[in-house]
Amino acid sequence: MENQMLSVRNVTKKVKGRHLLDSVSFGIEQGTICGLLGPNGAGKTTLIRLLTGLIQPTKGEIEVNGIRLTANRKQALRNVGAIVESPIFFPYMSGKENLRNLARLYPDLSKTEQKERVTEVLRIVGLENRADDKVRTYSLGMKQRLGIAQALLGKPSFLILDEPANGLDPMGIRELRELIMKLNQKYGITMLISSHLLDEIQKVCEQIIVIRDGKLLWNGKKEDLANQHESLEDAFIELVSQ
Ligand SMILES: Nc1ncnc2c1ncn2[C@@H]1O[C@H](COP(=O)(O)OP(=O)(O)OP(=O)(O)O)[C@@H](O)[C@H]1O
Repeated sequence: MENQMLSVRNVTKKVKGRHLLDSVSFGIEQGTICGLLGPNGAGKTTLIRLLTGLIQPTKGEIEVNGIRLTANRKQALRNVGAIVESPIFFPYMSGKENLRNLARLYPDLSKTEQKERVTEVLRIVGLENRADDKVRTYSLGMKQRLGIAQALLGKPSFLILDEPANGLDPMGIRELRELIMKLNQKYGITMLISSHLLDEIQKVCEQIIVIRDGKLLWNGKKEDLANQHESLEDAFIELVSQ
């Protein structure tokens, strides 16, 4: 379909005879926030590593914004920004210095454009006032937002966040949620967010996919999943214990 940001078709990842993912298919429409749920060991990280081009599928096809990831890795990944697990920054450098270092990975941008882009992403994530402070003085929530700022450097149309709320306090979780909504609504960024925090997924995602043992158990609208049960938690538990 034309308005698909992500298309995953019959994707299988087999390692040493074991299926980490088994013929998984789903799509994400442009402008949607999709939650990726599954119990520990379900294959979520494997899926995210495939989508970010870190590993190759054994079988199947992945398209980002209509570009085949296997055939045109570099071009397809231009659309993708990601924070996978906790981003690592140099603690004795400021947020701005860390980002300026990373902005050098975008050689298409001139030095001035790189600096401008760093200022812009710091503003988007709300860190402009702390940009010159050393990262070691940042809270976990601020480090997460700096991670998102890094992921935004390349102006991605598709953002992948792996467990972004892990370890955050309620305030940090709320700030993260507001940032996610802003990126989606104001900047039109499509997102895939993996999380164990069902409450958070419920608050921000329209679409939900659930995997277990490498298989897709559910793909659809959040309402359709939650409506059949008391809560998303009940729906999730029932799905994964079948
Ligand atoms: N390179 C590999 N070789 C063999 N097994 C692997 C490899 N990578 C992952 N696995 C296994 O594949 C399964 C899926 O792992 P994965 O990390 O994708 O799950 P997950 O859904 O991200 O889990 P969690 O919620 O605990 O992070 C696990 O049983 C894991 O041990």
